[in-house]
Parts: sequence; structure tokens; C-alpha cells
Amino acid sequence: MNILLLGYGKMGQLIGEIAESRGHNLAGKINIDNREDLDQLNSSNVDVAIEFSQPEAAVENIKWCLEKGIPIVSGTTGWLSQKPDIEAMTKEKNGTFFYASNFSIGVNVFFKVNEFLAKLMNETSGYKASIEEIHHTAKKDAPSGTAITLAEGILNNNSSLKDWYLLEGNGEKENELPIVSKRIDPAPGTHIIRYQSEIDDIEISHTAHSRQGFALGAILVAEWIKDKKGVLSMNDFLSF
Ligand SMILES: NC(=O)C1=CN([C@@H]2O[C@H](COP(=O)(O)OP(=O)(O)OC[C@H]3O[C@@H](n4cnc5c(N)ncnc54)[C@H](OP(=O)(O)O)[C@@H]3O)[C@@H](O)[C@H]2O)C=CC1
Ligand SMILES: O=C(O)C1=N[C@H](C(=O)O)C[C@H](O)C1
Repeated sequence: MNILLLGYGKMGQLIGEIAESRGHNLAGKINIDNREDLDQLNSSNVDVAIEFSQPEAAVENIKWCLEKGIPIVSGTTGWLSQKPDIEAMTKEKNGTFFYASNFSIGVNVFFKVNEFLAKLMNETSGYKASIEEIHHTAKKDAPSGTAITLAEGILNNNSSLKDWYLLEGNGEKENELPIVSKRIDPAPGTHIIRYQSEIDDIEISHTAHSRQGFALGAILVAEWIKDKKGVLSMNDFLSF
């Protein structure tokens, strides 16, 4: 396949390496300083675009793909308030848009375990839920997209928590789920769910040892999505 990389930073470069090792051709490696290269690209020379850029750039990149009729796989986090507009545009253009806050298969198993545990804890009183995420210091957004997905998994299965919030300092909120974001190098991505009571604590965690799982997951999705249409997610891609 001809793969266009929108964003050629830590993730874009690793995705490029793995894609080439799987026999794909890189149609372009776009960063902020070579966007004029996009003028030469369209659906006749790009099969699929993979977008890992930054929160301020994601929407423009995704819209460019939808306008050109190029299927787009996006992993950029921190722009999701505009996702409804992108979903509407995907339908209007009969395009292909895939978003995941985390492409690692292990994290997607962890999402399911989190939902199951949240259901059990909804039946159990006396525990206080919280999320902690730890990432490298170059990360631009907080909380992480993965922490937000985990929070949604808890809120959808819990009748007493109304919303999540980013906990900074001592500002705890009643009946809301706190997320603590820590920035420590070189952490590629750690997420911890805690239920704490006076009697005992329950904790589940996922720790990425590198960016390999995120990058390989995005390529597997790009290979799968080529001939599909609509707004798609990891729940469509994975069979569990
Ligand atoms: N969903 C998932 O599984 C994962 C998601 N992510 C997310 O992916 C994103 C990228 O992460 P990472 O690679 O670590 O970040 P980096 O900062 O290493 O890379 C981002 C790249 O995007 C480029 N960029 C900035 N503006 C534009 C633009 N307008 N068009 C094209 N490229 C642009 C930057 O270029 P320049 O350097 O020139 O500014 C930079 O090279 C983040 O939002 C992160 O949270 C990360 C890992 C996994
Ligand atoms: O910025 C990162 O590095 C990561 N971002 C994603 C997120 O915000 O959840 C996924 C992964 O944790 C790495």
C-alpha cells in the first residue's frame, strides 16, 4: 500500500519503519515545515493516511484527507471536542475515518478489563475510584487520550460518578472521577486504575515498554481499513 504519514515525529518515524518492513511504500512524510508536499498527493497515489501529529494540527489533517477521498487513521490526542464535526464530514463525504486513543492491542484488552471491573465495583460500596497516567515530558495534552477512554469506561458503568476531572493540587470533587497526570521521562505510557477503601485497595495497570505496540496497531488498522467506509473504531477492528 502507499501510506501517507501526517506527522513525522516519534510515532510517525516508527510507523514509517515498521510499514516499510511490512512491504509498504511511504507516499509522504509530512511535518509542519513541508506541508506543500501535500499538493502532489491525492487518492490516486495514496491508499491510506496515518495521522500522528499534534492537537492543533489533527483536524486540518483529517479534513484534508476527507476532502481528497483518502481513508484516514488518526491517533492524535487532545482534539476530541471537534470529533463530532469530523464524524459529520465523514458521513457527508462518504469517507473513511478511524480514531483510537490507543492502538496497542494490550491497552484495548485493558479497556475491556476496566469496564468489567467498573461494573463489579458499581455493585460494591465503600471504594473511591481514581485514574493515574504517566507519560514522557514532551507530551502536549493532559490527561492522556487513553485516560479519557478509561474514564468513559468507568462512567458508563457507574451510577454515582457524574464526570471525570483533571486533579491538580488538592481540589478533589464530590461524585466525580479524578485523573492525575504525571510527566516523567522516558515513560511511553502507563495507566493505573485504583479503587481504594479503608479496608483494602484494588489496582489494575497497563505499562507500555516502548511505542512499538501503538505503531504496529496503527499499521494493522491501516491495512484493514483500506476498502471500508464510515466512522470506525477499535471495537470494529477487534473481535472481542
Ligand atoms: N493513539 C495512540 O495509540 C497514540 C497516540 N499518540 C499521540 O500521537 C500524537 C503524536 O505523538 P508523537 O509522535 O509522540 O509526537 P511528536 O511531537 O514526536 O510528533 C508530532 C509531529 O507532528 C508534526 N506536526 C506538527 N504540526 C503539524 C502539521 N500541521 N501537519 C503535519 N505534522 C505536524 C510535528 O512536526 P514539527 O516537529 O515540525 O513541529 C512532529 O514531528 C500525540 O497527540 C500523541 O498523544 C502517541 C502515541 C500513541
Ligand atoms: O503522547 C503519547 O506518547 C501517548 N499518547 C496517547 C494518549 O494520549 O493516550 C497514547 C499513549 O499513551 C502514548
